[in-house]
Amino acid sequence: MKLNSEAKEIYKNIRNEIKKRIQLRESLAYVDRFSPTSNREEILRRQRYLKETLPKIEPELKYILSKIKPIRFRKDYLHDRLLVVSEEELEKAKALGICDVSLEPEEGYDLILSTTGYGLDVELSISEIAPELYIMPLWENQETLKALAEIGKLLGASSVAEDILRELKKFEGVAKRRELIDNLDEIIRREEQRLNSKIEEKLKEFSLTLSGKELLEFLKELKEGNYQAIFTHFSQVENEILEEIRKSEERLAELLNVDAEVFSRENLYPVEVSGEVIEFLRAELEKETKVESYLISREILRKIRHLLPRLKEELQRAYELEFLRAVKEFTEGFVFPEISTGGIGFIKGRHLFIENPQPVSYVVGDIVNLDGTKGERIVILTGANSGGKTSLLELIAQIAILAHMGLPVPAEKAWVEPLDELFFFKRKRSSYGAGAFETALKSFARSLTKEGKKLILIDEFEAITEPGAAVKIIGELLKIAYEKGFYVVVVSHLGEDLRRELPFARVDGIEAQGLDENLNLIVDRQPKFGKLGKSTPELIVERLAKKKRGKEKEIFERVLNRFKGQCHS
Ligand SMILES: Nc1ncnc2c1ncn2[C@@H]1O[C@H](COP(=O)(O)OP(=O)(O)OP(=O)(O)O)[C@@H](O)[C@H]1O
Repeated sequence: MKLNSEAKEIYKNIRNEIKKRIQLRESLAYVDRFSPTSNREEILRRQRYLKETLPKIEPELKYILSKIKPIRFRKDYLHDRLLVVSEEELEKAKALGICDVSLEPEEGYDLILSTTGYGLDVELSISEIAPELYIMPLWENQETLKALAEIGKLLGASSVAEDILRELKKFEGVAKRRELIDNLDEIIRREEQRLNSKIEEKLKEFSLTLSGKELLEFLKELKEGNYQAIFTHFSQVENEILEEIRKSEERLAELLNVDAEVFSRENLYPVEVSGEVIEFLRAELEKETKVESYLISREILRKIRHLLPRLKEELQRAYELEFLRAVKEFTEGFVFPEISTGGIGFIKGRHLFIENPQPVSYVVGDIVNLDGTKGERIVILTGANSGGKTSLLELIAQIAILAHMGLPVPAEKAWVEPLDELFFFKRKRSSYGAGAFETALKSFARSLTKEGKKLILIDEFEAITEPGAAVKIIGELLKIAYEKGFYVVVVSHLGEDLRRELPFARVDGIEAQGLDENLNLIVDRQPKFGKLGKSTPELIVERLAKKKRGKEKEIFERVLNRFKGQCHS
C-alpha cells in the first residue's frame, strides 16, 4: 500500500511502538516483513500466521528470550598449528586458509596435524583442522543454548541445544585449565605469599639453645672455619623450610597438573618465583592444553556437527519469537479486522497515542452499516474545537495501516478493504499565504489523479484560504473523488455549505455537551452520524461569563443572552 508522507509518519510511529518493545537487535528486521501491503491474500496470510502463533507466546518467554545472543562461527587463521600434507594436497590445504601448511613437520607450533602420518591424523576440512572455531563460540554462549532449550520446553518442541549442551560438558576440564592459565600469575603469587608467611612463622618459632659445652664446641668450630658443622645446627629449620616448599609445589602440581620446580632452593627466605619461570610454565601448560582442547573439540564436533543447521534455525526462530512477543505486547486487547470490501469501519476504536481514549465507532463506505450511515464514501467531519476531529482522522489512518500490515487493530470490531493508497493531509497551522495554499492544493489534486482504491483523509483544508473559495474548491475536488470511487473524510467547519454542494456526502458532527463543574468543555468524542456538529463559541462565552467578574462579566452575559435569544427564536 502506498502512503503519502504524513501517512508514512503514522506508520513510522506504529513501527516504533513495536520496535521499542523488541529486546533483541536481530529481531528488528522482522518488522520490515510486515510493511503495509495492498495484497488481500498476503494480509490474510499474515493474519492467519499471527492468529496461530500469538496465542503460543507466554509471558515467561520475555525473560528467557532476553538471554539470547547471536552465536557467530567465524573463520580465523590459527597460527598455533601446522598442517603437514602430501604434495598433491598442498594447494587444496592452502586454499582452506586456516593455518600454515607444509610438506614436512616444522618447529615452533603447538600442534602438528597431518594427513600423512606426521602428527595428529586429520582430514582436509576446516572442522577437522580447527574444530575449536565451532566449539569455542558454543562454549561461550551456553546461556543462549540454555535459553533455546528452555524455549523448546515451553513450546513443547525438542531443541538441539539440549544435545549440544550435553556434549559440551566434555569441554569443562579444558575450560578450567584455560582459566588457570589466564590466572597463572595470580595463582603463583598467591602460593608464593602463602609460602613466605609459613617460612616466617617457622623462623619465629625457631630458637637456638646450646648448653655451655656445646657453645664452646661451636666457637671452636667457628674459629677453625668449620662451617659445615655449624650449618648442621641450623639444618633442622632448613629441612622444615624445604618441606614447606615441597608442599607448595605439590599443591600447584595438583592444581595445574604439571610437575615443576617452581620455587628456587637458593634463596630460602623470602622465596620468589621469577617471571621467566612463570612464562616457561605458561608456555608448557598452553601447549598441553592446546592439544587437549583440540582433541576434545574435535570429538565433540564430530558428534554435534549435524545439529548446527538446526541450531541456526532455532536461533532464527527465537528472533522471530521475540518479534512476535513484541507484537503481542503491543496489540494486547486488539482485534483482527475482517478483510472485506467497501471502505473502512470500526466499533469502539481506540487512538494509539491518547491515554485512556474515549472509544469511537466510525465508518467510511458501506463495509459495515452503523446506525445513521448509508454507505457514504465521502464524509465531512465537523464539530467542536478540540473535539477530537484530527484524532479521529489519525485513528482511521492507524487502523487502516495496522490492518494492511496484517496486524490486529485497537478496536472491538473492525472491517477493512485492502487499499492501494492512503493519503493523510494534516492541517499546517503555521503555513498561511498563497504558497502554502498552492502546495496543499497540488498535493490534494495529485491524490485524485491515478485510479485505484484510495482512502483520503484531509484535516481542515479551508484554514489556508477564504471560506467562500474553500467551499468551491473542496466541493469540486470531493465531487471528483466521489466519481472515482475514493473514500474521503474531510474535517471542515463549512459543513452546512458543503452539505448543500455535495448531496452524496455525509456530514458528521462531534459535539460539546456543555461545561463541567470546573468550567471545562465536556465533549462527546463519538461523532453523530449525519448531524452537523454544534460549534463551541457559545460555550466559550458561557465559560467566560461564569468565570469573569464585574464589568467584563456583564459584557459576556450580554453576549451569552444574545445566543440564548437566538435559540428561542
Ligand atoms: N477519543 C478521545 N478520547 C479522549 N481524548 C481525546 C479523544 N480524541 C481527542 N482527544 C483529545 O482532545 C484534544 C483535541 O483533539 P484534536 O486535536 O483531535 O481535536 P480537533 O477537533 O482536531 O481540534 P481543532 O478544533 O483544534 O482542530 C486532544 O488533547 C486529544 O488528545
